[in-house]
Amino acid sequence: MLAELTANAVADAESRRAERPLAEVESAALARPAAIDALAALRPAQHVKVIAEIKRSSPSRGSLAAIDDPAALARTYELGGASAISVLTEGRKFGGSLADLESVRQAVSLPVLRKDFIATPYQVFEARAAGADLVLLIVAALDDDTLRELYALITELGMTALVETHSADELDRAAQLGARLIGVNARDLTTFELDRDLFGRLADRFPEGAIRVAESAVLTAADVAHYRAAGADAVLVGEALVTGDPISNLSAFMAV
Ligand SMILES: O=C(O)c1ccccc1NCC(=O)[C@H](O)[C@H](O)COP(=O)(O)O
Repeated sequence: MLAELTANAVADAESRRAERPLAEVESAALARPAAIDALAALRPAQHVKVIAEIKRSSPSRGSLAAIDDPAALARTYELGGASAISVLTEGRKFGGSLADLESVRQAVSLPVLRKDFIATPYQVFEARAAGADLVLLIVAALDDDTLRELYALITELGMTALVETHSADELDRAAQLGARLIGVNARDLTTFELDRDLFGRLADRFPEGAIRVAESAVLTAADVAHYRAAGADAVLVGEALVTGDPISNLSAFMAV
């Protein structure tokens, strides 16, 4: 499934590239004002930081929420105390787009993550051109050379990579990159099974000083407490926020 999602995302980017060549997207990326410092926004604090996601649908859960106005939802997340906004820009399975990211960028002053299946420099330039401050890199989807190349480009463009892992081996690869923001995703991207204990099993393996993000499977404050007790500095939450009351959920999550 991950290979298919990534191949589709790359194919869709190639279609966009036929309309908007690399040189044009690169100039638009370089012309943007400086990216917001996501590492500062997500710095470990007394309370757990929340990266709040704009998520309409997903392969594992189908349709979740209509979200006609992603900018309005992002403003609600900001009001509720989120530290960053994640925008799923994949169109086929998640119903997202770069237009969503652009509208969210204009609506909030928080750092904005492009959450997608990124495997080419073109997609990274697109992210910056649309106003992203963070870009997701899924270690399992990338060989070492591509991972290094994309990580370096994200950094050169002044953005922060959220490097997503699912195993000790992938965490070691993230550490070798020098990644400062590392996630462990509880969702197996092939079987979609959720394992809230995976983060805890890998917590000792994070490199010193990296910000530790627990991704997926937060439905209640107890789930946040579980991740917090295992050492998470931040949680990335989609479903619970788009299907429930975002303000009261954010407040409950940050009270942990
Ligand atoms: O959510 C899915 O079904 C999914 C399937 C395959 C690849 C990625 C997928 N989701 C992306 C995410 O990582 C989550 O949207 C994010 O961590 C939030 O998860 P949740 O709070 O459980 O909605």
